[in-house]
Amino acid sequence: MAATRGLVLTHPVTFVTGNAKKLEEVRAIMGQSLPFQSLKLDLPELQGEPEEISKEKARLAAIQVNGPVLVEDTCLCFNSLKGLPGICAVLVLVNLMLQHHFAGLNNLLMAYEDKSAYALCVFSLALGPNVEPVTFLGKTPGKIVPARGPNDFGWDPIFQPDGYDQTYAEMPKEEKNKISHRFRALSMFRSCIGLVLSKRGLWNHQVRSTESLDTFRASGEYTVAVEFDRQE
Ligand SMILES: O=c1nc[nH]c2c1ncn2[C@H]1C[C@H](O)[C@@H](COP(=O)(O)OP(=O)(O)OP(=O)(O)O)O1
Ligand SMILES: [Mg+2]
Repeated sequence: MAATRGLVLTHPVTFVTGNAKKLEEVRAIMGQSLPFQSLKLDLPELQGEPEEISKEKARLAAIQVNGPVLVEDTCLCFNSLKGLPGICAVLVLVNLMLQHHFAGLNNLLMAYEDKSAYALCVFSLALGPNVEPVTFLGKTPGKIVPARGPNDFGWDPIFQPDGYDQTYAEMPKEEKNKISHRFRALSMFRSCIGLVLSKRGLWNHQVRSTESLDTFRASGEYTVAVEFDRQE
């Protein structure tokens, strides 16, 4: 049986989000490998590059929670708009035209030959207040199409990932969760977290077998990040 390695914390990680759909997907993707609780906090809307925004969000959340936090930000980025003056680097914030403004978005993009886009997901983990957060990105390339499929999660109906005939919204959940930006960011998280933390001297790992994991949790400790390879 493979050894399970984990970062041992005395408090469970709090995933700070106000978005129930996100939470549902993160739970489905992470399964038992990252026990966490969730909490909605009022955090300021920050400006800047995605990674910086995410780190700052994690810092603020860790202060409020006074413990380890995980935060996530997602955006849909349009390649055709990248170079436009006044539009800050990577992002046209879909937040602005979200949910019921797909027609407007399609109209905006009509002016452009290039309908290619990518979904970007950024996670940051802060182990506590005053601990520099670590960040992981996941990206799924695709294109913007007229809306198809159920309209229950953001821009899922208008994003069709490369290599698929269906939009995110049309796909079964399990399918989306195998290829999504969120899945990819969480895979990075799972496979790299130990290495990143050990490089920063934040690693207090213990090695346990998967069998003992439940006992381990029952003892009031919590692991982050199991099942990664740690390079010595
Ligand atoms: O996989 C996704 N598929 C489709 N739409 C998505 C996805 N993931 C986020 N979204 C939407 C929801 C939100 O309206 C917007 C910005 O997301 P974002 O700011 O990260 O989320 P949020 O403010 O709702 O929750 P949070 O409290 O975690 O910041 O993009
Ligand atoms: Mg947000």
